[in-house]
Amino acid sequence: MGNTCSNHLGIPPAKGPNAVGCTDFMMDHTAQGTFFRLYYPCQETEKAEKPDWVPSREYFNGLADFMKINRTLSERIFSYLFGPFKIPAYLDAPFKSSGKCPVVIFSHGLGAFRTLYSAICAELASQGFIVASVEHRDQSASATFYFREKTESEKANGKMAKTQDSTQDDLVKVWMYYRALHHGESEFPLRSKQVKQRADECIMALDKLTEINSGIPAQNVLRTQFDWTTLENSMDLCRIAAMGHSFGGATVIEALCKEVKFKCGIALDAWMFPLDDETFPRVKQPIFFINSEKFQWAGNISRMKKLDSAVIQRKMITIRGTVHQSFPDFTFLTGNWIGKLMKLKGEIDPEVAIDLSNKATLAFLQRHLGLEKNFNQWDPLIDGQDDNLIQGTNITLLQSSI
Ligand SMILES: CCN(CC)CCN(C[C@]12C[C@](c3ccc(C(F)(F)F)cc3)(C1)C2)C(=O)Cn1c(SCc2ccc(F)cc2)nc(=O)c2c1C=CC2
Repeated sequence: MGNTCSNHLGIPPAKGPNAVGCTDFMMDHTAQGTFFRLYYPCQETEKAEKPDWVPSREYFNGLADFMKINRTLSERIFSYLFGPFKIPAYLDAPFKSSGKCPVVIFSHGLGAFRTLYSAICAELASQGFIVASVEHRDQSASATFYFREKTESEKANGKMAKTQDSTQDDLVKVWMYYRALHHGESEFPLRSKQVKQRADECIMALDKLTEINSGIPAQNVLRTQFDWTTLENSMDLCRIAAMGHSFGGATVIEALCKEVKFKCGIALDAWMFPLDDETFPRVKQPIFFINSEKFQWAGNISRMKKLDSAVIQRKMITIRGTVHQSFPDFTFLTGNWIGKLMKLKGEIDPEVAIDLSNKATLAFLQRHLGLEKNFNQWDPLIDGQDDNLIQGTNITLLQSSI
């Protein structure tokens, strides 16, 4: 689809010195494998094109399920509203090796999927990071897919009609959709199980990148034009962070607890509900909570505060005029009215908000990954020193507990 949307809307281009490439990786083909979109610094190439923001229509169907709205109607609306948007990155562009890149593993929120945080992931890649935005198979994503082996009969009659969905002769694509809470089902057991699976999937993605970095050939199930051997020795595996939005923020904390290779975590509007209380004392790494103004309530904030520590750096800022959806890409893709109506936009200009969040993130990553860049110029943002920032939270726990 050509980019038919008016050019005042769209995902803002990354600001860093590197052009950004992106590609998809899945291995192995089952739902137990790892699946992520990789964003990385790429060579300037005019021939590569930018991929569609939403990779296939099934994601819109899943989004409709998540939003509890009718599929056919909404799929047409979403396709019309959001179909033509492009990601600010070049599909399968050649990797630009410039020393070892620090690594970020990104975890999406409930009802989201791997491509919806491209403004954040592309910005990090433009600043020299390799970012793997995982797509979770815990049924918290709007939709995701994997493959199964063809049965003998399918193989037999497969000889005639080549199904368009099988990337290889003997695999068939299977879609997994968002699993809503069943009526009367208690939420915690489901979310607790999901957050553990999500953390394992982030660790698996890191393990896969580690293999690729050591030159072990990557058997990517998805037939992409990207040459994974160019990533050999490209990653600095002492400089790894976890990052995520909402349910993905809880996933960050669970992942830090399970895997010490994650040197620090950045949680964007973390949803703390899925976490067990005994996880908190077991997390030893620095954590940066970047919160929106509206997604704040006593129970959630008080659980973040359980991670306060005198010896491990734990920081929290609130961005004025932001809402929960100020972090995913949707916030850039509708006009002001629709955006505010659908709670996709807050009062603040979405680009100003994401720029503050990204700069504060880069400063925190420099501090705790020991980077030798100039991101420390944004250190004051970590302590909320900006007109659009509040240090800590904007609610007093007493007031909001009423
Ligand atoms: C009634 C549905 N009910 C489900 C439990 C609540 C639905 N909901 C509020 C929504 C997401 C909303 C949204 C999206 C997308 C459009 C669109 F039109 F732009 F597509 C519009 C309107 C509907 C705002 C949330 O769940 C908020 N939320 C999220 S939203 C992450 C997300 C999902 C889909 C996206 F496309 C982009 C981002 N991630 C979390 O981890 C958590 C929560 C709450 C607690 C934990």
